[in-house]
Amino acid sequence: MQLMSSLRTWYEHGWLRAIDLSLAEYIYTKLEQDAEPVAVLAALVSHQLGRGHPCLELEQLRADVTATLQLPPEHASSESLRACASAQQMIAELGTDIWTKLADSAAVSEANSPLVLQGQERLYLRRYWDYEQQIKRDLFARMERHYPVASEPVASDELRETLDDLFGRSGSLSWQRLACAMAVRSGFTIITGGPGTGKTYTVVRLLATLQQHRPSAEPLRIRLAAPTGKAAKRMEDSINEEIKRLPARYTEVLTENQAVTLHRLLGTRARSRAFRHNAGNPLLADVVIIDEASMVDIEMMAAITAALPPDARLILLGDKDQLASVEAGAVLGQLCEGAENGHYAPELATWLDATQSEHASGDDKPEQSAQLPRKLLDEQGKQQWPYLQHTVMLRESRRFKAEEGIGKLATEINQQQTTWLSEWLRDASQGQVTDSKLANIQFLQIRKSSADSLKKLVLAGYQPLQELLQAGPAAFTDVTAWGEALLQQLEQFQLLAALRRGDWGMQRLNELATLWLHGDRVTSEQWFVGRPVMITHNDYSLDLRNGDIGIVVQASPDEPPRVLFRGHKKGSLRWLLPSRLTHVETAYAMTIHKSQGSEFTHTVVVVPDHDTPLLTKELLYTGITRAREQLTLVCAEPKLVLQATQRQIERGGGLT
Ligand SMILES: Nc1ncnc2c1ncn2[C@@H]1O[C@H](COP(=O)(O)OP(=O)(O)OP(=O)(O)O)[C@@H](O)[C@H]1O
Repeated sequence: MQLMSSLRTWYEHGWLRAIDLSLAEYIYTKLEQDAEPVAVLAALVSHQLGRGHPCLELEQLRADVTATLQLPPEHASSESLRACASAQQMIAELGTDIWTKLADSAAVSEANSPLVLQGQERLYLRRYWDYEQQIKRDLFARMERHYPVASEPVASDELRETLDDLFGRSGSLSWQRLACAMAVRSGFTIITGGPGTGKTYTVVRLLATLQQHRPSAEPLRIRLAAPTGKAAKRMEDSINEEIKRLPARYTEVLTENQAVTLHRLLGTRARSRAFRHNAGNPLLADVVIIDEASMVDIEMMAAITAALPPDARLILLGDKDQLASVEAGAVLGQLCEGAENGHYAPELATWLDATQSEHASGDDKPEQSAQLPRKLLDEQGKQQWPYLQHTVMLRESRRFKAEEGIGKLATEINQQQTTWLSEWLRDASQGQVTDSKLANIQFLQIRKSSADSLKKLVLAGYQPLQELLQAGPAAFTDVTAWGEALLQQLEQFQLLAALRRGDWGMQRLNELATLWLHGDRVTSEQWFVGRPVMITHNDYSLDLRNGDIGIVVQASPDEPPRVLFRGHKKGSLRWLLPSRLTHVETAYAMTIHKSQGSEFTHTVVVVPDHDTPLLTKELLYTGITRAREQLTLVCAEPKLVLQATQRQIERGGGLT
């Protein structure tokens, strides 16, 4: 077999991207020895990157070629299956001694070679290897950095008093308080937890603690950021709301803060991947908090860590169980690996225990029940689980009760427990769920995505929006109040599609919703009044971000339609002419990926009618946890929900 020609056939049939083949061609022309097999491996590393993996995991590849590479692709035509060599044939053709040859190849062994081989385990493109090394170096340095307030082996009385003040004196274990105490000790902290577990509540109290115990008279410079504009806005609102609830003496030291996107924090440069802030021009900050950190990819995390001054604290907030970014890497997921089991080193546990409330009797030891459960301690914790010494997983949702509706469904899917799930799917599909605790979750089984019952659901869900549009500004005190009501209504009901394309995908659902709501006089791609839209690329000239949501409105018949968005200042609105917007799509339905960082009162998650490797428990969990009050799961076959629940995303990488 001619390896390079087989690779070209793969590209011609859409099995590889142009960039994967170009890299292989480049390496092929440069190498004098073993050019073909090494070029094939380079193409595969690049192919994996396109699928979100920062490297090619060699053990996995040797164990299961098809599953590792997901080749042939899902929709491969029978013609391409005939024309293309299988992935197994290709790997077999590389020869059994390829791994030794690879280690000696100029493509991996020379300084600045395009590939990096880590042991016999992982093959990287150098750029991604560098990102990983940068992140590890930086986080380890930050984790080792202790601050004046925590320089003593046991917590100071002042710290315990502040925590008592902010969290209340209690004889029982508070994970939130623990997270706060842990974060005081070092320059890097992760606070992870599902929706409503109090990440914001905790981080606000952490900021108050840090301000209270800051080493100098100057207030700490705090920067808040999130991957998307929407997530930044939510973060800003909820942090500032929570600050107002603090006792007055803390609001004196902790004032309101603005949150920005990560791109804005680091400062984008036109036509460049590099940012204005970097190791040579670090951010002016003492504390940087990043929300929705599960969406941060490896390249962005490397840029963040590079741009932080060495003595700044980095605090990541997010739900480790949510989908990772579409770009390569699952940074938060990997750093939090094992967090359920704590793995805290005994000396850390002793310190943390000492920060809990004193015994009510005045004994200066914390109550037994306020101590970290001993089963979460690990003698080897510091060596084997270094990041977990800086990670707290919040375990109790204040928004969803674990045994009720949305919370129950999300937990069962997240923990891949299919017994309860299959019973619920069976009963719900027959309309036989009697448990009132499950009233806020419904299952709608339909054979076709154009089914009448889905149409009824969509018409009812979007009716209040239609009514607001028809009522116009005359029904409100002014046009701004009308605009605000419209934008709030957009958060009330939302269709989320597991896939982008296909009969049950986002695009088709948008076509159907447009047809059902507006008839056939418009199509989902036109600028019709009432069209909800999502920005799909950052537009720096208009200051709009990927993921921003707006709606086409017409305030009066003699004015042209405008697209209404939220402004950056609190309570402000923007009314833009549609012709100024270049990258938008209709947003009656959006993909679950795009919905990350948002919440909707009633969320409808639509699962496709066939199984696909893209259908995973992370995808379902992320979609379901977008629902604030009500969730409808729509699917042709309950068994597809069970299959998705059993499938977990495995992203490689050597961060841990
Ligand atoms: N210990 C607590 N005592 C009282 N109220 C709390 C406590 N922890 C959280 N809350 C409240 O519970 C609600 C959810 O908390 P919060 O918004 O901090 O959660 P979150 O994890 O940040 O949620 P999200 O999923 O939106 O990111 C808020 O109203 C918050 O004030």
